[in-house]
Amino acid sequence: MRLYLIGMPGAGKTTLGRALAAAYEVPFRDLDAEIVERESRSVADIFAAEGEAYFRTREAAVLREVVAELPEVVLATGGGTPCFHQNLEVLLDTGYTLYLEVPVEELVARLQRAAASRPLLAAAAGPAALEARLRETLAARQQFYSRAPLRCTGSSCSVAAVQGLLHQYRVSG
Ligand SMILES: Nc1ncnc2c1ncn2[C@@H]1O[C@H](COP(=O)(O)OP(=O)(O)O)[C@@H](O)[C@H]1O
Ligand SMILES: O=C(O)C1=C[C@@H](OP(=O)(O)O)[C@@H](O)[C@H](O)C1
Ligand SMILES: [Mg+2]
Repeated sequence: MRLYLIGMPGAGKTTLGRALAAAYEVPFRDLDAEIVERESRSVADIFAAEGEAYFRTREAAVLREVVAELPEVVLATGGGTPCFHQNLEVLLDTGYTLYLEVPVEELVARLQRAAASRPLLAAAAGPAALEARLRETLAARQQFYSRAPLRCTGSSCSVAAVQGLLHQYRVSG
């Protein structure tokens, strides 16, 4: 089984992904961490030195590497992953894709401390600017996120809830 988590920065892809991998006893990978390892520098440093286009090219290549390497995996993608280079098609064709839908207000609360390490949000000074940036980003990405066949919303995104969703989806085909 491959399970892919998609959604906005702060949605909990990395946190929930790690817990789901433990529950299913399959390897966990975080796409950002895979890129960081290959590049030997942080996501913020890659953005600063090379720009977003370079990061997206690396992200697309590393996604395909991880998929080819691992028939069983829970993969936490980056927030932008499904929106570039036909990555969403790769996800939809090779595993179960779950959209973690979390209200923007909650994302703001979670990201206020963590925005600095997320280059696309780092420029947003203060909660109001961060919220505006997140709303704008979500509006552009909704068309991609909403194509995921599985979705959990807000506080219902627990390991048990996702296990239930996935079981139901597999049984009903
Ligand atoms: N279900 C949750 N409830 C509250 N805080 C959470 C939850 N999931 C993640 N967080 C917190 O939100 C921040 C972003 O989580 P993370 O898993 O890195 O999200 P993502 O990988 O989607 O950007 C972290 O500080 C994490 O501890
Ligand atoms: O939303 C985005 O475009 C990005 C989200 C980040 O991952 P998280 O969603 O785990 O923060 C990371 O891939 C990069 O900073 C770009
Ligand atoms: Mg993450």
